[in-house]
Amino acid sequence: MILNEIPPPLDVDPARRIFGLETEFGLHLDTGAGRPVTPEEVAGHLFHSVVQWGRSSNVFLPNASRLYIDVGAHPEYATAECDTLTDLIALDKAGERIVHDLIAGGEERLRAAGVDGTIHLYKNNTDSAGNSYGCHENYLVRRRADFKAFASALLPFLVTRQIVTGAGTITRTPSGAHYSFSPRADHMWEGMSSATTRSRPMINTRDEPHANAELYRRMHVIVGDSTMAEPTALLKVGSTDLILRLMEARVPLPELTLAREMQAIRDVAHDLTGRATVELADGRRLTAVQVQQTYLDAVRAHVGGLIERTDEVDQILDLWQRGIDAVRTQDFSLVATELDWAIKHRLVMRYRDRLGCALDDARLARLELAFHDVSPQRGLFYRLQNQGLVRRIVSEEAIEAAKTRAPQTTRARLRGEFVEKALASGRDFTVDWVHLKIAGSSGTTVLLKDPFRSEDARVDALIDLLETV
Ligand SMILES: Nc1ncnc2c1ncn2[C@@H]1O[C@H](COP(=O)(O)OP(=O)(O)OP(=O)(O)O)[C@@H](O)[C@H]1O
Ligand SMILES: [Mg+2]
Repeated sequence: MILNEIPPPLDVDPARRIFGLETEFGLHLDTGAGRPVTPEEVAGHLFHSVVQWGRSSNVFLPNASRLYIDVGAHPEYATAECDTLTDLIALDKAGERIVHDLIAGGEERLRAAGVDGTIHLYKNNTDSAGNSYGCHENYLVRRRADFKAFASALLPFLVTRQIVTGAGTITRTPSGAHYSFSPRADHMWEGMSSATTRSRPMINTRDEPHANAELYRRMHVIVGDSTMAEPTALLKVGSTDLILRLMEARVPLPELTLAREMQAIRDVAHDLTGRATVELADGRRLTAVQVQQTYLDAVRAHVGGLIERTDEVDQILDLWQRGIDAVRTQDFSLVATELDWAIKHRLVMRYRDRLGCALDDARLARLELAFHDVSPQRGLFYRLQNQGLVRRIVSEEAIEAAKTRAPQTTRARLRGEFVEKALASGRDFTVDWVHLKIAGSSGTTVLLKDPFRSEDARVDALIDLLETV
């Protein structure tokens, strides 16, 4: 199929990739007696200030990221395009603070509407009613004729990576509760599909690259858990990127096709011992530990060659190995300051022992929820992090700066500058991932098809136009 293969553009290093993370937040209003309030009403009050300056509850921010209310009254924040993992983590963390900063105004509006309450935003994946919402990862890949086969080759990796990058959760069953690796695993229904809400695939194959469609595709991974700890995000996106690099270079990966992906993702999630096996299409049975170790070894074999060795790559490989070892040896302390499932496991088990209760105790459910509270003061995760009990990857300064500053090395820089200047000008404008437009006049739309390009004379001209009346 060589005729269908479109070569990568010459001016882009094949190791360079665009990443984006979308996070849906759980929204909850704590209120005493009073009139009932729908989640939609709470979300409306929360976004009041956004609508004031952005004239919509679906906006692009000066940091070039997108903020909107998704179906089910979930606030969603989608980071702008990043080409480094540290930019991505800082921008993702900035998003938590941006949504958290809306709370005070939202509560005030609610009080004015006769409702006294406290708004909580949770960076988690399930609510008490059993709904699941996601954290989606976006990876730019070079377009290829065999995209479906390419994407499905990633599934054994995605099914098993939860033993290192899962968020961990207390799972309640009719016969009691147990701790499992991933809250999201039980909510997946198929491997791949182009629909998100109806079918809940692990990879969404809708062909919407937000870029030059002749050259690129966007790999839209929707099976991951939302992560709190910065090293967990580094490992989640970093390990997936390394696997994609091998696949894009057509390095043959070990044959690990699963016989039944949906069975496997659940079995892996519910087995903290790491000893349960999954069946492969060729009839073999392997543990998730073995599958992940096979992938890690495959990556290692190319570090220093195809994969340039950097401090960051070393950090990813080291944490990946310790995560696998923690499950294999059952010594969770190996990663208890870095990986979400292990950080939360330690916290939950300590409280269980102190309270002398069973895992299904409602107090532990509240503890788990509080772990995901994005509030830097109230959130239990942040209390641990503030006490130095969680390793950091990015600085406080970088996160604070990312609230208002776009990544400078991708298309995001152009969007960020345009949004900032357009807001200052008071002119009507519209923006999406590939367009910048001054409303109401002709010839004032710029199409940005190359997400790697951070400089563009057309955007400078468009910004100049903002100043002219
Ligand atoms: N060319 C690209 N390659 C990879 N990621 C991209 C590219 N362009 C944009 N992104 C990222 O994709 C994400 C898109 O977020 P958005 O919430 O708009 O998702 P969507 O899948 O397009 O739509 P929706 O969530 O409404 O279904 C952002 O994080 C953004 O940074
Ligand atoms: Mg989205």
